Amino acid sequence: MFDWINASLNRKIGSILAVSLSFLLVVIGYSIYQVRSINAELKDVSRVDLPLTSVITEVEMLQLQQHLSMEHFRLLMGKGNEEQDPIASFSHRHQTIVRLLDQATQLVSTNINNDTIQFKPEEYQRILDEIHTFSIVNQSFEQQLESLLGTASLSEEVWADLEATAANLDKNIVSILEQINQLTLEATRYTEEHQQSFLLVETGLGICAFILSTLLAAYVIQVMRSRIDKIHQQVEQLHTSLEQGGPIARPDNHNLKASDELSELELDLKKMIARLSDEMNTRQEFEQQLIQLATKDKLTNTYNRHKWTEQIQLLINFASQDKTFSLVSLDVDHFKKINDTYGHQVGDKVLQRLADLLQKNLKKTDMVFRMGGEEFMVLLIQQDLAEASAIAERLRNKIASYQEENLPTFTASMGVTEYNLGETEDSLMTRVDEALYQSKKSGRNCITWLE
Ligand SMILES: Nc1nc2c(ncn2[C@@H]2O[C@H](COP(=O)(O)OP(=O)(O)OP(=O)(O)O)[C@@H](O)[C@H]2O)c(=O)[nH]1
Repeated sequence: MFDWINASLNRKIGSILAVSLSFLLVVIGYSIYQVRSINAELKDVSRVDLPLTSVITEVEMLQLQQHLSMEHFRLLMGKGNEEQDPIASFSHRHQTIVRLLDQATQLVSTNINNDTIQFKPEEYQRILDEIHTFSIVNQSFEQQLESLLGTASLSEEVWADLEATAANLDKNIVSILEQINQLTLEATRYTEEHQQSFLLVETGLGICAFILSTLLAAYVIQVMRSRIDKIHQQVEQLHTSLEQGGPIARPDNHNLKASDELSELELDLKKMIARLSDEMNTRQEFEQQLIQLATKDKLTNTYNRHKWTEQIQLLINFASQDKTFSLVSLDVDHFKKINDTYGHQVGDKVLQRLADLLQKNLKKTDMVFRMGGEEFMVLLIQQDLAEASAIAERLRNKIASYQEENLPTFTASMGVTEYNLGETEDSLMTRVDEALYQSKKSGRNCITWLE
């Protein structure tokens, strides 16, 4: 079953056709068999029952004629016999009855011997036996009649005996006829029922074939649709990712085997998405590196002056009563002395530690910029002057108390101010520079805020 699910489209359609055709062949075979069997049953009726009925009816008619002749003969006996030759006439009818009975016997026994009677052959055998018995009794009756007809006068008793025997024979032939009729009726009814059940089975098989084919076709369509939907979703995802410029998830195509045309298409698509994903990732990494280079300071990993220019302009443009910000301008005290005393490399390390301290002690939304040399600027988003001053004081303390082996302690002076709505970048920068200058003037390692 699983093999079939993964098989190619051609194989799937081929197997559905094979199943439908096999089913059709079974239905045709079954129909042929049933039609032949119904045909044989109908032939039974036409080949045996109808001729037999006609022969026996003829015998019955002759019996009746025989009976009437007897009555006639009896009435006219001794009063001038009008019948030319009663013995010849009786004998002729007798011969005809014998011939007809032989014919009936021949008809039934031939069909029994040829095994051509489909419906209850044992019943026909019984009828054959009865015809045979009737024939023997009739034979002896005819012989008796023939011998008596030569006699001039017959007693009433003899006539009564003869009539009783004749009546008995009549009864027998009527019974045979009834049995044949009964058998014919049963055979016809059986054939009718057979026809009906055949039609019922045919209809059932037809419905089953239809349902089976429909279900199979619906199943294949459903499987195809869901797989096409999956491919469609992947294309949609790819499209969205490309439109948004976001990363493209690398599809997992390890378990996918190209077993049919659709899985081939899916595999190709996944390979293409994987390639695109790799290329996008490389591109994004490259872009990240470019952004890093363009916006970050290599030594301290803080934002550079270029980013500052961009960011301050953005904040000023979008500033409102609710969206204010503050600045902290920071300068390492006597940095030249550190460089001169411990060397340039230690100076660099001091700058790195200072940047780390700032970034670790600020919120993610706050931004640290290296403006050049040992000068830094901190952008405090959504902080007013009081809050910014408190933060600056906290930072100053952290810097002043920082200790590390093989690194001199260092301090920083800071100027703090808040952006006033409507003012230019220049006026803001002048104020924060002024605040820093005052801190330096006040003996360093301190903060000054200006409104
Ligand atoms: N190690 C190192 N030193 C730098 C770097 N950039 C600038 N400097 C040095 O930083 C020093 C700045 O010195 P000054 O402008 O005199 O300031 P200061 O010595 O800190 O004095 P005050 O600011 O008045 O306390 C100079 O000696 C520069 O050479 C750098 O990237 N690395």
